[in-house]
Amino acid sequence: MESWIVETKNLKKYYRLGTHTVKALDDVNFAVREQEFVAIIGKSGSGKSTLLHMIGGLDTPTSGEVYVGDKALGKLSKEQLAIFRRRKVGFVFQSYNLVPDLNVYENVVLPIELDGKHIDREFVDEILELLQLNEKREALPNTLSGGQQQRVAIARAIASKPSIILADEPTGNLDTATSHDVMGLLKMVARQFKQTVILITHDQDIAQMADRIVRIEDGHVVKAGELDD
Ligand SMILES: Nc1ncnc2c1ncn2[C@@H]1O[C@H](COP(=O)(O)OP(=O)(O)OP(=O)(O)O)[C@@H](O)[C@H]1O
Repeated sequence: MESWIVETKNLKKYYRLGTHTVKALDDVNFAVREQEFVAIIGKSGSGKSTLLHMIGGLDTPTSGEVYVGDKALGKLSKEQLAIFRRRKVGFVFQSYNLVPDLNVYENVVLPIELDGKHIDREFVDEILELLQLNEKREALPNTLSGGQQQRVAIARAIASKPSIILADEPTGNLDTATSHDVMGLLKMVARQFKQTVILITHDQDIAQMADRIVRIEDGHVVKAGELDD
């Protein structure tokens, strides 16, 4: 039997704009295997971010369900959903979202501290080493390059040992060479720590680095790689 870590069932997200309805997601059935690295591609406005937000429990569907591991997200209370987001999911965004007054190490451990959890220093050191940030532990974000800042954001996402990394255009602000470096490192650390990655990109070259490419058009999954049927 397949072991899915993420599965969406008849997922719909509709927005009402006056008399008009925007079908951001329209009956999406999509599944990701444990430890898979999936790229979601599609034009601007096709529904990529909406899908990622649903999977990460950042937004709720109009109808349908998202399953992550053994959890149906729609069945969780607000508090349970907040815990799910903190412990099971690592988010990486295009805009890094680092705290400017905190150095690299402090940024990386901040979510663990906010969660009141013990910091596994050895693990954090290992991540910083793998992401080639060891020499920058004391540096403030504004002294780092874009690629370095995004590696800090990846380190932060991984540090709380989530099972899934959700990345929304993580290389959107980076040049081509840096994008490839960052993607290579993300792939390597995800594999090392047995994490599943779902990544949005508009860049075909970046998408090619994934195990599987899923294409979204107008709220529909039109190509789900080998899972297409
Ligand atoms: N809060 C909202 N209210 C109304 N419409 C929305 C809202 N959020 C998204 N939409 C609409 O839903 C559709 C899908 O948006 P979404 O952000 O998921 O697309 P996307 O593929 O991620 O686009 P991009 O590549 O530009 O980020 C778009 O038509 C968008 O305008």
